[in-house]
Amino acid sequence: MSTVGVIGAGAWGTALAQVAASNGHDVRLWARDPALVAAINATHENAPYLPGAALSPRISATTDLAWVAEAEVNLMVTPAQAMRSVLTALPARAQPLVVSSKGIEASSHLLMSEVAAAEHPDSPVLVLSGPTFAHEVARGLPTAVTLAGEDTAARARVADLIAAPQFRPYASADVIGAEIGGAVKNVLAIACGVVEGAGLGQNARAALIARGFAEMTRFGLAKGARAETLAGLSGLGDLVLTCSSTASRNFSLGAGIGRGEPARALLAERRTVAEGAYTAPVLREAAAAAGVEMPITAAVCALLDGAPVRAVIDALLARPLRDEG
Ligand SMILES: NC(=O)c1ccc[n+]([C@@H]2O[C@H](COP(=O)([O-])OP(=O)(O)OC[C@H]3O[C@@H](n4cnc5c(N)ncnc54)[C@H](O)[C@@H]3O)[C@@H](O)[C@H]2O)c1
Ligand SMILES: O=P(O)(O)OC[C@H](O)CO
Repeated sequence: MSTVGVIGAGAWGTALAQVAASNGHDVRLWARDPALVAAINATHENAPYLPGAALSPRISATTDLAWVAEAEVNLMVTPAQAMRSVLTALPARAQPLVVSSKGIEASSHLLMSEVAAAEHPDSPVLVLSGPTFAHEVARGLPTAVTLAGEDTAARARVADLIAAPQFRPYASADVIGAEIGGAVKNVLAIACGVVEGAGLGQNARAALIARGFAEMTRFGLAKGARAETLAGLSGLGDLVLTCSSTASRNFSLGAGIGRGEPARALLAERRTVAEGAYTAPVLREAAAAAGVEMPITAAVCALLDGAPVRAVIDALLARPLRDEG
């Protein structure tokens, strides 16, 4: 049995810790908040972020990043905008880093795997992404993910550590594609939430998923992603999940905006991260730089900036007719 490090003790980091612990590994779960660490170790529950999940006693929470860095593999699960600062503080070792967060760094437009490679050039960097509500994974419900990495030995080792009948990693060499799917779907999930909140109906939501997928594909291909990755678990699969359920933080944020609640207030009252709100403006800039049209992303940005819902929807619907392909 091995020691697995998980860096970031929100809902997803905690669920991934449970996956590794259920496979018999000792798990070191890093959080920056000493009170959260003490509570997890005392109660074997992460009540603020993953309430109701009984955690394995093999999971030891800690604030000691150097102790976690000694693990055979480290899963990186902080909010995307905090990823670089945590990676900078993480002692450099050559063990694999598995990026499990979904977002794009605002200051650099870099994907999380690119940030990890820049901060830890000696570590193989992998990406774990897919349709994965943390509370379902923690309950042991069947889940499949993309595990992307160019280092096939590291990828096989990580798969071996986390795979279980109810948690199936599918291998891919397309790191960029796996990341772009996860980052872009969060923005599109906000848009689908708006459709729900504004009462625009199921037809509109299906249209948005399909046109959103076209948008994700245009951007992904321009950045070097493979089409089959975008159509797989980490792209279309995750898009469908998060555009279909109020269990998605991004979808529920959009639903509030669609009901007319101010985005700024909705974000201020949240404890948990809705990555799409931070990804949207970065994605709009990155798409413009790549010469890619992303009208749904631009609409989400406008709504996050406080534009009236009706006006934004009317502007989207008034765009000139065009070929579907
Ligand atoms: N929740 C899910 O179902 C899920 C599934 C797949 C991927 N993800 C992704 O995983 C990442 C983490 O999401 P989550 O759901 O675990 O988040 P969360 O909202 O449940 O918790 C966020 C955690 O990050 C911590 N945090 C906040 N700012 C920090 C900082 N500056 N430095 C270090 N830690 C900080 C918080 O204290 C908290 O423990 C996101 O990118 C998300 O998109 C989430
Ligand atoms: O709750 P969300 O919207 O952050 O989505 C969680 C996961 O990314 C779903 O795969």
